[in-house]
Order: sequence, then C-alpha cells, then structure tokens
Amino acid sequence: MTAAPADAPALPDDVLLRVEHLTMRFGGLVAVDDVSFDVKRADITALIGPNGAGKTTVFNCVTGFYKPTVGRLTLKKSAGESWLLERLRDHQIARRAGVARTFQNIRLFGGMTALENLLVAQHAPLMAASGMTILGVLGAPGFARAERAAIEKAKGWLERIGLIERADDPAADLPYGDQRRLEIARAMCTEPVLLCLDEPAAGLNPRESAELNDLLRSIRADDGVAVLLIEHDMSVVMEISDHVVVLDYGKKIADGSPQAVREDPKVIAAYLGVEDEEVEEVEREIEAAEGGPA
Ligand SMILES: Nc1ncnc2c1ncn2[C@@H]1O[C@H](COP(=O)(O)OP(=O)(O)OP(=O)(O)O)[C@@H](O)[C@H]1O
Repeated sequence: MTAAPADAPALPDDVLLRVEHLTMRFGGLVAVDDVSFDVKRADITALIGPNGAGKTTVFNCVTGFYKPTVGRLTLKKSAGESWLLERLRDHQIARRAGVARTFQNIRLFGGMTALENLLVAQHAPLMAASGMTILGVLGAPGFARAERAAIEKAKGWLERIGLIERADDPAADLPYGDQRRLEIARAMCTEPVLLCLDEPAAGLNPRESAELNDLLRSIRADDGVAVLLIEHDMSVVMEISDHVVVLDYGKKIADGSPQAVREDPKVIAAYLGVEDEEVEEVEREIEAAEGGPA
C-alpha cells in the first residue's frame, strides 16, 4: 500500500471527492488500474463500463470495503479540510465522512415495516441522544425529542418517495421499484454528503425507472447531495448524469459530459467489444455518420 501523505490536500470548491491513481490488485489481477476522477458537489456522476471493467471495485474502495493497493481518495470535510478515505475503516467512512451506499441486490430488512427501515438508519443519532444508557432511553427528554425527530424525518422521506400509505407494511411486501426507492431513502436518512448507488435501475420497469430518475434529480436539487452511481441502463445514465466516467479493463477510457462520452469512439468500441486497432475504424464510421470530421 502506498504511504498516505501527511496532510489531506485542500480540494477546489466545487469538488467533493477526488480519486487519484486508484489501483486495486487481487493477486496477479489488476481490477482497477491507475484511475483518477473528480466527483463534484451536487452532481450526479455515473461510473459505466462493460462487465468486469472494475466499477464495483472502485465503489468498494470509495466506501471502504476494500483498501486500495495504491491511490488516494480525498473527500471534502469542510472548508479547507478533507478526509483521506483510504485511511478510514468502512464504518468511519459511513458515519464520520458521510458516505452512504446501496448494493446491487436490495438489502432492506424485509420483515420490518417501511417506516422501521428508515428508523433503523437513524440508530446512531438516537443512541447518542440516549447517552448510551437504558435510563437515557427510558426517561431522558433528549431521547424523546430525538425519537420524534427521527420519526418525522422517516415520514418525510416516505412522503417524498410516495410510500406514506404503506408506512406500516413489511418492506418485503412492496413492489420491487418501491423497495429500491425505500433503500435510497434509508441511505438518505443517514444524512450523507455522498450517495453511492450500485445499479439502482437494475430490474426496474420504465415507470419505476422514471420514478427513480425523479428521486435522484430531487436529491441533487433539493438535498444538494452528490450521487455516484454504477449503472448499465444507458437511458438512466444519459438522462440524469452530469458527468460520466468510463472504465474498461480497469482503466479509465473516458471522462466527461454524457454527450461527449456517448460520441467517444473508445467508449463505443469498448461497448461493441472491438479490438484496439479497430477503434480508428469506428471513429471514421462515426465521423461519416455525422457528415465528416468535426
Ligand atoms: N474480491 C475479488 N477477488 C478477486 N477478483 C475480483 C474481486 N472483485 C472483483 N474481482 C475481479 O476484478 C475485475 C473487476 O470486477 P468488478 O466487479 O469491479 O467489475 P464491474 O465493472 O463492477 O463488473 P459488473 O458490471 O459485471 O458488475 C473482474 O475481473 C473481477 O473478476
């Protein structure tokens, strides 16, 4: 592992997370190879690429599930101060640095109600209000206040995701798309600065996909929370992302606006599965289709 610098560097105002030279090796396999990119505040950044490109591994490094073999992950803490995520344990990244995540497969507590799932997410502030004592839980006015605030917050999120009528239903009884949005609401109840979503649109029908897009847009606009998502559904990526980072065989091959990335011959080649020497040919075909070189 590379030595981390003595001090976390200050990031430009508009940058929330800076990934620098991220490399992750599993034995002889280089799953992520010298990848660098920025996630800006209140932007939706999509991480895309063919199967096995290294997207989940980048996610796992940002959220602390893996310690990078090499690289620096700087997350802005407050004006002039930053966290170095590679130095923190995963629970510290979630609780102290404010990075929340969801997984490819839904991980709600299926037997608990929708409301209870959102209350569980607020366990940490509730326990802090109890002073970590049973007397605190039973009698302290501070705990009662914190509990009321937690319920209000949970109800507010159920309203936002259109599930207030189903607050008392077990999470497992909800349709798939509702479970996805509930999971995102649960992550948002931890008040993150960065929300990491692993394939949030997977398995959704077009209506559920549109509801997800609306929710993510409102998180960007109303909560000012930056979103980093892995997504295979290009209609979701192109519709809601501000910034797209493309990986292929562990390396970054493109980084820019959805429009720029969509027209990048290297990206098209990666998705079509053509060899490196065929990229120029793809480039010529795109130019021809667009009526000649730009
Ligand atoms: N824990 C691990 N041990 C060994 N190899 C791993 C591990 N995790 C991932 N890999 C390998 O690293 C490479 C990148 O995998 P990763 O899951 O990050 O790709 P991905 O882009 O998320 O793929 P997908 O779109 O299929 O989910 C793959 O070759 C994978 O087999």
